[in-house]
Parts: sequence; structure tokens; C-alpha cells
Amino acid sequence: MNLDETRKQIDGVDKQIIELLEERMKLVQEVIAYKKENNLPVLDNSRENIVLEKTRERVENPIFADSIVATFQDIMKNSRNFQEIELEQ
Ligand SMILES: C=C(O[C@@H]1C=C(C(=O)O)C=C[C@H]1O)C(=O)O
Repeated sequence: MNLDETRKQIDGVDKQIIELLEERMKLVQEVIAYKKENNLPVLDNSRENIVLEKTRERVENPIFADSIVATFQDIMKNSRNFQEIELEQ
């Protein structure tokens, strides 16, 4: 295993993750605009549970499942933090 080469590959994957997270956050902006208009709360527990269940099902290698589900919990926590800040504007 070549450390520099493997880290270059990680950098490439990180670049893709960042692009996808930015795309996700743009959609979250649409959700918060809708919630603002319709007076809906930021937190939707049932939706978050569905996202987490789907995430667990989609992970191919079970040894990664807990880490990836935890990552999605963080993604949604930060998505909610962003929405709370947007609501204050
Ligand atoms: C984006 C939403 O707001 C919150 C954040 C979610 C997310 O980032 O996926 C899911 C549910 C909500 O708690 C939503 O309601 O869809």
C-alpha cells in the first residue's frame, strides 16, 4: 500500500462528497423555504428515521453500516442547524 497514492484517492472521493453535499444543501434550502411559508417545524423525526433506515439498507458491506449511518445523523443535524439559522433571517 502506498500512503500518498491512497490519500490522493481519498482526496478524490472527498471532492465528490463535497459536491454532493453542496447539492444536498441546495435542496435543503428549498425545503426550508417551503417550511417557512407553511409554518412547519425544522425537525421531522419520521422523515429522518426513513433516511436512516434507507441508508442502513443501502450500505453493501455491513462492517461500514454503523459509521455511515452515524455520518448521515451528523449530515441531518447540520442540515437542521443550517435551517434554524436560515429561519432567523
Ligand atoms: C430537510 C428536512 O429537514 C430536516 C432535515 C432532514 C435532512 O437533512 O434530510 C430531514 C428531516 C428534517 O428533520 C426535511 O424535512 O426534509
